[in-house]
Amino acid sequence: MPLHVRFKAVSILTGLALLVVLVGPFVLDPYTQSVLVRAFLLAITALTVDLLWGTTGILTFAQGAFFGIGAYAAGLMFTHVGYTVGTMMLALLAAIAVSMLVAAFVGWLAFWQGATPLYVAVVTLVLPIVVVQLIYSGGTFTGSSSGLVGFDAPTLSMTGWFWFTGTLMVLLTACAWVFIRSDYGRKLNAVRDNETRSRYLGIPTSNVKIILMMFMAALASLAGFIYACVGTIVAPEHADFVFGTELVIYVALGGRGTVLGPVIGTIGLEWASAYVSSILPFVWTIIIGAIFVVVIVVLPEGLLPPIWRTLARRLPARFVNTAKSTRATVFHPLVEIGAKSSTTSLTQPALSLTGVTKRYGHLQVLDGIDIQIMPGELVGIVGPNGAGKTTLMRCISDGMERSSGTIKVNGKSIDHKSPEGITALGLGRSFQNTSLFGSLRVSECLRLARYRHNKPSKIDTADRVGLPLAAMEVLESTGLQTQLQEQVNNLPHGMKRALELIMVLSLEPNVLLLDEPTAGLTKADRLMIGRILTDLQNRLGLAIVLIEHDFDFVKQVCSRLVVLHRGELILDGPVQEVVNSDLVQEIYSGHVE
Ligand SMILES: Nc1ncnc2c1ncn2[C@@H]1O[C@H](COP(=O)(O)OP(=O)(O)OP(=O)(O)O)[C@@H](O)[C@H]1O
Repeated sequence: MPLHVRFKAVSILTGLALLVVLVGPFVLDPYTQSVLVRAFLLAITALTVDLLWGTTGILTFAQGAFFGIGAYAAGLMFTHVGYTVGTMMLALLAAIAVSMLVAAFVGWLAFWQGATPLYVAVVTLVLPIVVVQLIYSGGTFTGSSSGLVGFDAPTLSMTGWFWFTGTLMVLLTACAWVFIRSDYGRKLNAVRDNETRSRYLGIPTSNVKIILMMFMAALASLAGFIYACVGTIVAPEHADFVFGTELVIYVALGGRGTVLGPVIGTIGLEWASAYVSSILPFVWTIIIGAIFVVVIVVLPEGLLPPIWRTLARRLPARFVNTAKSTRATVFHPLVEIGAKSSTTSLTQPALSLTGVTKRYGHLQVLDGIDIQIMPGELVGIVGPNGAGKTTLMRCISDGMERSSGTIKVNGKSIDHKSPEGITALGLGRSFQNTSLFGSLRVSECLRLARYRHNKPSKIDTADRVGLPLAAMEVLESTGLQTQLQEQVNNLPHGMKRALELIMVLSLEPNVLLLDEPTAGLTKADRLMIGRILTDLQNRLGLAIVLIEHDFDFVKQVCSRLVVLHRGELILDGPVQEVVNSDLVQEIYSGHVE
């Protein structure tokens, strides 16, 4: 299979970087080599912070602690058991296993559903404090505050370590560069940009973050292990939160989410620090702090992105285009599977609500709602502002939302399932306020929407993706087809709403919940959406629930209307009957108590 242009670019850059590592020892003195060996290992650790924070949005101070766990695994084994190849392998395995287990526990604590990013940062800040306290209380076993020194370790000249650590760093950086540009990398960006939408696309975001945290912990631990082997010294500072914070600063200065920025930034700052900190021991820390504050205020993206943009203006266009190139994805129509052609029973309700209530403290927002919706029904939920319509949507799509009552999707109870669990039952939902991934391109959003059907590659992007006919139709008729490379943030409001609808349709749901899908759309677009919805209802037998304030649209597309008022279901029947009822007229004119 021919290599994609991106792989060619990364191969050339990796080859050049490896050449620099190879010739380094011939032009650098031993002291500089030893400074750079440390810098390479810290750059690997900074890379893990970048993948967690820059790519996935998990601000973590724990990577220093995992580095420390790796370093202490080597120090403890070689001090108390001695060094052989066997003990080294055992210590390395223990370092990686312990780090991954601790990361899984920290992730489990940090990523329970609903946890805020601040809570996550605090949890990761606690880990280094606990690890350092354990080291202090370990007495002669851990060396307490003095650490462990002078143990036997693999013998390699400084030049050997330079080649080994430099090669490892270059290869890991290249892998990370390819990884964050793959479809899996886009999935991590999606979790960073909009976790809620990701979950409603069926992505188990907590698991994704915990697994990433475990692998990043293993890498940081490996770097710490090698660090202890090189210097034959380990100390509490190699695990503390100051070190963890320094790594976050290096990543912020270099340019988070760029991979190269944090690596180059860490090497540069470590190198400068080795020379300047001995001349200006305390002032240097202040200088780093001041640079950090200035960069955060003036260049919030970090140093690499503006430097790259300046360079890009001077470099040949061909080179810049190659570096920026993304493979265009071809979207093609799929044969659709709807309720009419699947095994889903047409005689049992697609969506069934029995006695659903929702309370916020003493405020009763939904009160004993009973609704049965059959396959092929298009039901409008109407009611004045604050009637409880959106709350009802939330209760149907998230098992943790309702206070009591039973909800079944395609005959299966949602119990206390997460949104991703309910998506797997066949439910798709759009939001009142458009919910998308601002930093991604349209084509990337569409590939993500097929997450449940096409598992994302960790090294490449899909070049052909099938979309259901209805999704293709909206894509083509809104003109989004011609804007596949556009960043979502740059799309006009109507296009964003259309994109969200396409993403929900791409899930191939049997039950579709749409919260004001035509808000802000032109009349032509509203007509088109109406036509597509009635088509999905009639041709594929989808059960569609629609919240709408636009009565003309409701009359045009719905087969049945449900009226909510102050959390109670007060009318449920054919559209004309409900629209013409005196009660509805009175509710909307505000004359009903
Ligand atoms: N998180 C919350 N905490 C407390 N009260 C809430 C919360 N969310 C909604 N409510 C209240 O629940 C009631 C129903 O709100 P909801 O958003 O479901 O109404 P709605 O019918 O969708 O209104 P609109 O048409 O304006 O969107 C309102 O009184 C609202 O203030």
